[in-house]
Amino acid sequence: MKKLVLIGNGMAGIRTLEEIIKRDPSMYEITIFGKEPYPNYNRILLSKVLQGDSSVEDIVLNDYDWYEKHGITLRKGEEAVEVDTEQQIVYGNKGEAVKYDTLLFATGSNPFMLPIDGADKEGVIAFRDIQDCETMIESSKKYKKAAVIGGGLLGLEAARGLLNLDMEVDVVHLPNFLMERQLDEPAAKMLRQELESQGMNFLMEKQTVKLRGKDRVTGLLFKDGSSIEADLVVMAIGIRPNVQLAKEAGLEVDRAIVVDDYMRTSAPNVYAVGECVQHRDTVYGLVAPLYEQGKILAEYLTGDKKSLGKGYEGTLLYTQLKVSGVDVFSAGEFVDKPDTKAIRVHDEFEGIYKKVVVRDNKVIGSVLFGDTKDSPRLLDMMKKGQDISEMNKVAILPSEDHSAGAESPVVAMDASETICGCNGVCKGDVVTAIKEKELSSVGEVTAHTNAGRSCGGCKPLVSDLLEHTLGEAFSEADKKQPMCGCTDYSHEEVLEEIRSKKLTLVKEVMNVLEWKEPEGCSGCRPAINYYIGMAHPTESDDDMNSKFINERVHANIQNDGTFSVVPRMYGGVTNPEELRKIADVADKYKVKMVKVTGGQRLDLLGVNKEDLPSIWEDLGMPSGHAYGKSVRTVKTCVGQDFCRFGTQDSIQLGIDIEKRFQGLQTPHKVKMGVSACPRNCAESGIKDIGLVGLQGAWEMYVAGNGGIDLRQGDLLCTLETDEEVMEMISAYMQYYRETARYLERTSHWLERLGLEHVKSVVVEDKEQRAALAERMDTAIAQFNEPWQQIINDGKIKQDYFEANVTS
Ligand SMILES: Cc1cc2nc3c(=O)[nH]c(=O)nc-3n(C[C@H](O)[C@H](O)[C@H](O)COP(=O)(O)OP(=O)(O)OC[C@H]3O[C@@H](n4cnc5c(N)ncnc54)[C@H](O)[C@@H]3O)c2cc1C
Ligand SMILES: NC(=O)c1ccc[n+]([C@@H]2O[C@H](COP(=O)([O-])OP(=O)(O)OC[C@H]3O[C@@H](n4cnc5c(N)ncnc54)[C@H](O)[C@@H]3O)[C@@H](O)[C@H]2O)c1
Ligand code: SF4
Ligand code: FES
Repeated sequence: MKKLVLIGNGMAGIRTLEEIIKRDPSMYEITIFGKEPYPNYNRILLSKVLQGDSSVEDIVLNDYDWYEKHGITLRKGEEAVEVDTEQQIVYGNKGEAVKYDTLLFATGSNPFMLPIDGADKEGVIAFRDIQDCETMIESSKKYKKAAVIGGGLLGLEAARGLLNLDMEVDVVHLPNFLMERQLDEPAAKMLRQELESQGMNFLMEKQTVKLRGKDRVTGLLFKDGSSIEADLVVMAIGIRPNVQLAKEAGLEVDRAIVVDDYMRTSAPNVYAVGECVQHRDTVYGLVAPLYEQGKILAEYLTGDKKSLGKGYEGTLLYTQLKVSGVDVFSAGEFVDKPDTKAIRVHDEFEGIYKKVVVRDNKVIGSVLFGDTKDSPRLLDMMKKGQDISEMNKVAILPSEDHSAGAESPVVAMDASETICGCNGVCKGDVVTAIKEKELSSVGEVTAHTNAGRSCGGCKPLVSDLLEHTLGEAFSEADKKQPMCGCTDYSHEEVLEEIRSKKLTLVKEVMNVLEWKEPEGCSGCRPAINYYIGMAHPTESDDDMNSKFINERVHANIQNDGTFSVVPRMYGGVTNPEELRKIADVADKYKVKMVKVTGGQRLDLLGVNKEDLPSIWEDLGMPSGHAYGKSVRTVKTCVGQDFCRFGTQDSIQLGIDIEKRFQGLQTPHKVKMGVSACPRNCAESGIKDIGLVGLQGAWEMYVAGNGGIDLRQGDLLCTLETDEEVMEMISAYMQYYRETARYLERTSHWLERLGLEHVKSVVVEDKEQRAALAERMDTAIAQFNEPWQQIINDGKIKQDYFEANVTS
């Protein structure tokens, strides 16, 4: 097999690999150098993560299972630092040398940072990756005043996110109106008014000359002598192609890496795609052209080189701003010139502005504000170079029916009109997929056509098109959310089928329910496996191949590809013998760090995958399940034995609870705490289940969460004895196991079902409580200590711990 090396684990590079694999899955043995410590994620949706509409987990485009499935070696967190184009070798910063037959540069861009005094201070960042996003979220917890330099697309999306994080936001812009690269002055004015009404403050025509502060930034000084305070500064003033490595390798580089129409660089067998590329003098900064480049390159690499198809010819760009409540569209040449004429509509009552620029009877550009429904049609006219001399000019911008129930513009669209600009998908493609593959939800359309997989701006149109194509069937189909793109069945329906048809194997479920993807995906396989185990605890086996990587290897993968090991310490209590064993193991395996976790356990970080079974053997302790969708830790306070406020035995109760429920498979992780008085030293108020001692009884709090979605637990009931506590936890947790969707935390589950409903089942109905607790007994009886099992099973050891996959 030929060897392909990709430098850059980002959006353009991975899409190119997807296109290659789609055409010929066995053509290449693939290695990826990815500087960032993550799998490939949707950079575009960082704006949505910052705005609180998505989580980092939600924006992963290709999870680790995808790399494994395609035999791809991901050198995660590793930077390619040298390329020898003669010997065809790429060198990584960790000393690795990888030979290639085909090399692909997809190194993207770097954010441009103003080279001014103070730019290196703490609190001065760009907005380009997950790390930047997390820094902003963290900063907003401590600081209140943010300044964003740059009133372009990125700056405004960052500013909206910071407002959502409760910060005061000043946007500092150099020109006299916003988004001057995409908008004309009237549209920019309307945009500014709208954003001001949302709480943004603008400082226009301001040139920042210095960032003030000692170690951390405290303010900005402008050229005109004025200044503002800020304890977080985000620079969003454009990007520069990341070309240093290509330059050093001797490739022809101008503003970016120069490529021809087949994405070939100046060196043999070396190709480039993405923001690092210059094609016919143009460098792009949006995904649509990058995905087109990837497709062309995949066709070239997998096709017949003697009869080359049409190469890449460039892309007509359009942009939309991802800020809720603001509809903006801009494409092509929108600035008036002596040889252009424009059609304009400006409705100040409705807050709508539309401008279409025409040259030689052809639409060459457009700006729309407040109503962007005409955008697909205008884009189509621009792409086709349609002659409009015969058209009534007013018909180019027809007045819209804004009433509720008005027909969607998708109905009048031609089949060739683009529905999803990011992924180049037209109406005809979507309609064909809906009909031929019997799709019934937006998620399924995305899975089959890519429409909606990037910025997500086209999803309303896709939804309208589904409704229009399916008619009556759509509303029925849309009521339920399919588990994933592999099936039309919802989580609840899959579970119901597993129960009623007594299905006990993942493959069987997929066969019986006629899965559209025979192998399923990383979304449905773990969910089905969980439902089977929960519904038929005594008649089914855990299918390890249907679990996430952490659960397969019983350890947590870290950003450098090593693993962390957390032995179980019941109730957070340990002793000198255990500590000695842990210290010996840490020395023997050169563990990089031993860390006390938030759940009162010891975490051994930086362990190689192949060392895991021997570490567990040397430790001789049970697994702490720190990696699993299962009961994790029970944190305890010192309680009556040592604390002068404690009157109850929180430690013993915590140990008993942890011993009873250890390793229990749950829809998502479950954390618990036991505090012996309301001072709550074990943080019982923010645990999935928290107990607080009060006047000899235990108050039981449920559905607390100390993570991103901070939530205080609700008081479920008060219990007199430890036996009552055990029964109530059993019933409550079993009800969660039976009714929650896979990957639904207790906090979301309780909000969906309602506290009163859950109380009525587990607290008020004695019979139901007893029946749930009994089913919990059966589930608990199936527990096998996983580390011990692996130590005793040579085959598992070989299959899961000696395989040559770094992801
Ligand atoms: C917040 C935000 C919002 C955006 N919104 C939109 C939008 O709405 N619509 C749109 O079309 N576009 C949007 N974009 C732009 C879009 O994300 C980019 O155009 C796209 O990600 C570029 O893809 P790429 O693969 O060229 O680069 P990237 O996605 O940046 O990937 C390059 C990768 O290569 C890695 N790398 C670089 N050098 C090396 C090396 N030597 N060794 C190993 N790895 C290396 C980098 O760490 C990076 O992970 C947005 C960008 C941001 C930051
Ligand atoms: N919705 C989207 O399509 C979207 C969203 C975010 C990012 N992006 C892409 O990400 C990339 C980066 O976005 P961007 O907004 O940083 O780049 P940009 O080049 O589009 O805009 C930068 C803005 O900063 C202003 N500016 C430059 N120097 C300044 C200074 N010293 N002080 C104040 N203002 C200054 C410029 O006038 C310009 O308006 C672009 O390729 C963009 O297309 C796209
Ligand atoms: S929760 Fe109360 S009893 Fe427990 S350690 Fe804290 S103060 Fe002491
Ligand atoms: S237009 Fe961006 S995902 Fe469809």
